[in-house]
Amino acid sequence: MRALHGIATHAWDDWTLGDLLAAKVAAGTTVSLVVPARNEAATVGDVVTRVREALVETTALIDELIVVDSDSTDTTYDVATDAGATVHRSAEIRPDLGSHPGKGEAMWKSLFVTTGDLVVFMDADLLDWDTHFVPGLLGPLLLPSPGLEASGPAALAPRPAASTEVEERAQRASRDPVSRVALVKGFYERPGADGPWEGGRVTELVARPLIATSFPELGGLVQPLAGEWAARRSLLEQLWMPTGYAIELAALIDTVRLVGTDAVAQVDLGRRAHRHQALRDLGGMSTQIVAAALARLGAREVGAPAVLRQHGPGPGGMLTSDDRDVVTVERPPAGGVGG
Ligand SMILES: O=c1ccn([C@@H]2O[C@H](COP(=O)(O)OP(=O)(O)O[C@H]3O[C@H](CO)[C@@H](O)[C@H](O)[C@H]3O)[C@@H](O)[C@H]2O)c(=O)[nH]1
Ligand SMILES: O=C(O)[C@H](O)COP(=O)(O)O
Repeated sequence: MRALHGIATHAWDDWTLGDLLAAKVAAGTTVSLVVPARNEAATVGDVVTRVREALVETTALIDELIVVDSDSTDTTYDVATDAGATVHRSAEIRPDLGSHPGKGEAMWKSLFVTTGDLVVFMDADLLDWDTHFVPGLLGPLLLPSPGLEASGPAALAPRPAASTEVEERAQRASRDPVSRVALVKGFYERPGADGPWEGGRVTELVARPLIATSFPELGGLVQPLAGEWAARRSLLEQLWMPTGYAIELAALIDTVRLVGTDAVAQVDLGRRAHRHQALRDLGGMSTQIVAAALARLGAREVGAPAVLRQHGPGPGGMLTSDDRDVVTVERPPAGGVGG
């Protein structure tokens, strides 16, 4: 473990799968994996199948494998079901609470159909990835940071599972306020059109400038918008959740405000590639992220209407303008929602 500008930073192989399993069993911790998916029939089957085989059947690291179908109009629901996930339609979870479009909505709704003490989120559009993402993200939540151990990182070399030492560390991880990391972000090399680290247009052009100007305590996070992250349920149930794409940045800002920077860790997961959205669609994502940041700075009302006006060539080469209504609604902490 090292601190990168104040953020505890690990590599996915700082822990062995055996140690993580032993820690999970020793502390009686349960884990839910949640995959929000909108029109991901092409990739969600692969994501679910590989995770199920490696982390539900071969090793029992994951107790619940859930896909939340976010208003898909393709066969995402059937593909994910056939691959072995428990699939819920976002709009059908707690219908009494209504339904909004968006990834954050699917993630908020997932809290009502999962029970794990730890919740891992993973995108459904992954193209280049591996199942080590999940144990990597769970490491800092299941075991105290190696950097906080008197004996240092060498103590994490492979050893027989369920040793007394692992058991003690697992129990300490779930109690000890010093090592009680509550939210873990993944980071990775993100390929883009121009090279191995050139992906992440919204990250570089929106999230990082917001962090630089207004939330510098998050500056050590390598991929603040990563869709691969994990958190304690006890934290997630206290967070306001934007229904769209701002959920990642909002969760980071609010976690640091609620429990401090020490509660946030990040893990190097290697390399990850995903399906890229069109530039103008990323404008909608960016508007949601800016709106959530402004709300947290007290400069914008949550849910206030936002119209994104974009311009481009229309029929016959004439300039046309296109208005998008961008949803900036946020859901209240799930823990305070009765029923
Ligand atoms: O209305 C939606 C839109 C997307 N998704 C799913 O959310 C995941 C990520 O969506 P995607 O459109 O691929 O987002 P990216 O362009 O990859 O955006 C990145 O940046 C976003 C903003 O922080 C994060 O929310 C994403 O997880 C992160 O991958 C995928 O599984 C989608 O199917 C939904 O469930 N509902
Ligand atoms: O995280 C981001 O910045 C967005 O998902 C865009 O990523 P891309 O530029 O690699 O498509």
